[in-house]
Amino acid sequence: MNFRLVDLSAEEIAQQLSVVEPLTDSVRGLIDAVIRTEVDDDELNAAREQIDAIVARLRTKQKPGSFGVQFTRELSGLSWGNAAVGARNGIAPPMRIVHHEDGRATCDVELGAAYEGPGGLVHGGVSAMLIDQLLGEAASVGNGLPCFTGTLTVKYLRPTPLGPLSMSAETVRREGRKIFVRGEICTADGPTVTAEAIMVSPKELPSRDQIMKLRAELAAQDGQG
Ligand SMILES: CCCCCCCCCCCC(=O)SCCNC(=O)CCNC(=O)[C@H](O)C(C)(C)COP(=O)(O)OP(=O)(O)OC[C@H]1O[C@@H](n2cnc3c(N)ncnc32)[C@H](O)[C@@H]1OP(=O)(O)O
Repeated sequence: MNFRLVDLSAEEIAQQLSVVEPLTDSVRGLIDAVIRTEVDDDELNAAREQIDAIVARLRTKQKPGSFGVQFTRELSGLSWGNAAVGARNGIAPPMRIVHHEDGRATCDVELGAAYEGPGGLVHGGVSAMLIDQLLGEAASVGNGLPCFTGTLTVKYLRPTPLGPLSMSAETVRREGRKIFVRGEICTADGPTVTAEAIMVSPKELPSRDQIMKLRAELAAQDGQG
């Protein structure tokens, strides 16, 4: 797994996000507009030419491969390409605000036309992805290292409407590298989806000691500079 420390301060990250997040919101707006527009074919063709020009402009300088996951020396993970929460990913639902506390994670999200499965309802795979991410965050923060989903069980109690939703996840118990978590997706009328997962902190991840060693090496480089 690609694990990389980056030397960015909280201020530098905030600065980058202040540029990137509005851009990603604009991309989300574009996706929503393409789904819902009723303009004629000539307008659609003209829009496509403009979009192609913007894509070409962005591609003049870009990373090879995916964004990957980088960690700061404070051990914050920057997963800006992540399908569920990536700050640079316009197909990621806007679930940026995740609150963590004592092995719990909560998040509000508003899902629009891009997340539809049955008419007017959230796609079941999207629900599974969102709750998977939140369950992973509940497990990972308590553990101090990212966990992978080992087993995810999702129960769809009733249809989930597009619109505002609240989600929560909590740690139930820990057994070695396994963390048992459960969570739910709710509307104002109560839960629509419940889920349980076994999250596993993979053995090939660097240990906290190894991370601390890398962090000390970065600090030593600063001292020499
Ligand atoms: C702070 C930053 C925030 C960061 C926030 C991050 C949030 C991330 C949320 C999104 C998460 C994802 O989508 S992750 C992507 C989807 N998941 C994956 O691709 C995982 C693919 N599978 C794997 O990489 C691997 O199989 C692992 C990591 C799951 C396990 O491999 P391993 O590390 O070698 O584990 P291993 O030694 O075999 O087993 C250790 C223990 O776990 C159990 N175990 C092993 N596999 C499984 C399994 N699939 N389901 C249940 N339990 C399992 C074993 O029985 C054993 O229990 P015992 O004998 O000790 O009792």
